[in-house]
Amino acid sequence: MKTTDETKLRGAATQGDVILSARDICVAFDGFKVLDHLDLDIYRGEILGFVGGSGTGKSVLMRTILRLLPRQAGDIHMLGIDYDEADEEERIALDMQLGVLFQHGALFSALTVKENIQVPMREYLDLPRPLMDELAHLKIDLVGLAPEAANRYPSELSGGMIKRAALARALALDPMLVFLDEPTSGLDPVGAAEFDELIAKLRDTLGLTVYMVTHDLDSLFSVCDRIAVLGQKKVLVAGTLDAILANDDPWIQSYFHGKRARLLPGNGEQRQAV
Ligand SMILES: Nc1ncnc2c1ncn2[C@@H]1O[C@H](COP(=O)(O)OP(=O)(O)OP(=O)(O)O)[C@@H](O)[C@H]1O
Repeated sequence: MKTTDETKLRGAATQGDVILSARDICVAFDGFKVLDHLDLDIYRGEILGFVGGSGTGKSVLMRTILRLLPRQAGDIHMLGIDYDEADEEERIALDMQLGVLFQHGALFSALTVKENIQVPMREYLDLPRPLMDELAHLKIDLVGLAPEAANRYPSELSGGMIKRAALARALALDPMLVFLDEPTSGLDPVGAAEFDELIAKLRDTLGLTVYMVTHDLDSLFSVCDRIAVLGQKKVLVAGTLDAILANDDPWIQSYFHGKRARLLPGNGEQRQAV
């Protein structure tokens, strides 16, 4: 059941294109700075691919935005609301607009797929059991899992099914914004391409905004509207694939113009080489 506040929040989203903005974010562990005065905007309805070298802080930023990690400085506004200034009711309404798919799915192993999907429903909503069952089955269908998957435990699922079940759980409360941490890692190329297609379809049909941390060049070339690159503890550049390809930062050059990247459709270099 959507609360009045949630309806208000959805209204707020239509007033501007920035759904989430992070400014001057600083995060350090034992004095070691991981993020230093980082700025980032996420636009409504986009699929934003987030890349950066290993250990540069992609997961830390995602967890900071989700407020799972404390920050030393900086502001995070969602739908124009400063979370730190929000009252309890607003915080709950904002939290309900965020869905997360963690890197390895992070499903509860003792719960079935259906029960996993119902965890956020139980936490935030007060629904009768038959309705929760119906909603869970809808989500299972939405992510392309067979109805039988509902009563399976995570240990009985393939890697691709785990990702889909975790995505169904991320979508349990019909969020506006979903965070995906390396959603295609561990999937074979066919499974990864199918997952990318699913993300694009959900964005188109549900109007989702997607923030996707990824190392997968295929995903970056095929489904992302914008790409943000993390380096030197900041967002070095954020823009369209063409803008990123034209950037002369050495790491960006080697990442996007390396041997693997040249083989991908959509990369101008490959078209020249053929
Ligand atoms: N809870 C924590 N406590 C201390 N240090 C941490 C913590 N979480 C992350 N770090 C450190 O922050 C840095 C960035 O880590 P993070 O996991 O964000 O990198 P990443 O860019 O996601 O890397 P990868 O692509 O390899 O997953 C690393 O040096 C890591 O050791």
